[in-house]
Amino acid sequence: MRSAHTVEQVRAAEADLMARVPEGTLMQRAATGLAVAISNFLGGTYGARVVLLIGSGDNGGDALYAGARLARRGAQVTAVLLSDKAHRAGAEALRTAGGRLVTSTPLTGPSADPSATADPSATTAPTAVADLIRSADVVVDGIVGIGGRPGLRPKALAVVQLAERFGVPIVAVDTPSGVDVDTGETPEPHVNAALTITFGTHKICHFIDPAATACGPVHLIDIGLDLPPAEVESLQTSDIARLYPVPHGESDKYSRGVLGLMVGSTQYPGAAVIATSGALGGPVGMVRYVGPDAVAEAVRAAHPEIVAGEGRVQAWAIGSGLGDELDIPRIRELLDAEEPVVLDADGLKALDDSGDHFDVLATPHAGELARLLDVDRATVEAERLKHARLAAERYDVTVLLKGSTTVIASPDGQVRVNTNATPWLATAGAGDVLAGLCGSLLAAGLTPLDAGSVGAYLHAAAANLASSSGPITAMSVAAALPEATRYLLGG
Ligand SMILES: NC(=O)C1=CN([C@@H]2O[C@H](COP(=O)(O)OP(=O)(O)OC[C@H]3O[C@@H](n4cnc5c(N)ncnc54)[C@H](O)[C@@H]3O)[C@@H](O)[C@H]2O)[C@@H](O)CC1
Ligand SMILES: Nc1ncnc2c1ncn2[C@@H]1O[C@H](COP(=O)(O)OP(=O)(O)O)[C@@H](O)[C@H]1O
Ligand SMILES: [K+]
Repeated sequence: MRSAHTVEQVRAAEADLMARVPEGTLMQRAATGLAVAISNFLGGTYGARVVLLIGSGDNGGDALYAGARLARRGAQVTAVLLSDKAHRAGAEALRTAGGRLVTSTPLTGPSADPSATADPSATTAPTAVADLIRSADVVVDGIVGIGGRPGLRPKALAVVQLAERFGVPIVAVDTPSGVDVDTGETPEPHVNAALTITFGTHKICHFIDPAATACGPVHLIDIGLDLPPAEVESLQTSDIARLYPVPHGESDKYSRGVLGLMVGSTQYPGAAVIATSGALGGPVGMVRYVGPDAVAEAVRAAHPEIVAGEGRVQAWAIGSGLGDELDIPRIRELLDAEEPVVLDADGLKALDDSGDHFDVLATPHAGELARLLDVDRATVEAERLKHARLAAERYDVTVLLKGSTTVIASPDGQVRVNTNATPWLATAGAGDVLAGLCGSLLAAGLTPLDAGSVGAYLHAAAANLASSSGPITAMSVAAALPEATRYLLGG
């Protein structure tokens, strides 16, 4: 399990550890890891041209000390000081190691900081910031970390835009500057990193879009923090193996779980076929299809394994592709019954905020969640964690908000995020596969939170396997589920 903690939790853990170790230890641990990661990113250190963007706090301190280490190993390191309060000892360490320090104004380019530079010639012949950035192999973002508010100040924005314009990769220290660290929101301009090196634990912005995309891959350096339970978690391969309901010697098709599927319609028969494929690619022992005869025939033609018509089930998946054939009173009956339910797409219209629905897993995309909360879609997309939590609380259901990063929020406040999907998964019917798969996991006995998070992980893993960086169809994702599962279970 990967964990993401809030800034407040990180600060408390840091204070606790700092009281027990010599001053500066944590920053040295962070800077050492950062220097190694930058060197690995560059594929070597000697002769590499490294530009550090330095703000006013300890984030800049990390970058300066890492820069000093790189300079000692032969890199040409220049720090652009964006604030006159840059970390003094870090700046001194860089200067001593042979690095250069310059100050910057957005329009006139840099001028050497006479109090900080080791190179007196730099005062008389400053290189323009643009030239510095253009010829850099990497730009290191030490503007702000967990102390930052969203947005970049004009000087920082100008330099970051130069790096973007010249296509120079940016490695972010702890967090890409400008994002909202505790929510993953990006209301203001921010750094888009090629790689983010973080310390102690992940932060929420590393997991939740749009900020997660701005982080690029995230590499975690252990600095020895002792942390409380996380606000947000993200399952890893070992968690899938731990949580997946693997059958055993005594299992039969009923004990493995029977799923009822109330999906698809004469308007959208394909949704029924696709959701059934997703369900059969999961752990369930049997699938019962409930719907119009013509649709049941289409499902049976694709999947002779299914049983058509009602009967005992351990869970329901309801809603994908129901279109106009939505029977809201019947769906409400099933929501109130004791079997857990995955509620998808059109079925979400049956949700009301009166009942106790703790065993329901609702699987909206941003547009559907926006309708449930009576806000617009762009608002949900910009503030994904907030709105997933809000809906979980208001409707007393576990909410799985689909998207490039999928957020699963349970009504008791637990949140999991799936970050391993490929954008190729944004294809018609992919949501139907997920609904069937999550239903399968619920029927096999997982809680809505586990079913949603294991389902999202397997769905994305199957998509990656089917895609290999090329186009996929929903059916090819479903078809890849058994192989992806086998791989993740270590088979
Ligand atoms: N907390 C920890 O466990 C550790 C923190 N370390 C580093 O320290 C960082 C936190 O340092 P600080 O608390 O000094 O804070 P930052 O360096 O993140 O920010 C410094 C200051 O920048 C100003 N600021 C805020 N928003 C801004 C914006 N949008 N544009 C420009 N300036 C802005 C504020 O005055 C803020 O206090 C971490 O991100 C990490 O890089 C590491 O040295 C190791 C351990
Ligand atoms: N940019 C993206 N990157 C990765 N996965 C995505 C992206 N956009 C959407 N997805 C995933 O693709 C699936 C699309 O589901 P959905 O929106 O319900 O489509 P449909 O209704 O056509 O089935 C979801 O699992 C979602 O998380
Ligand atoms: K940063």
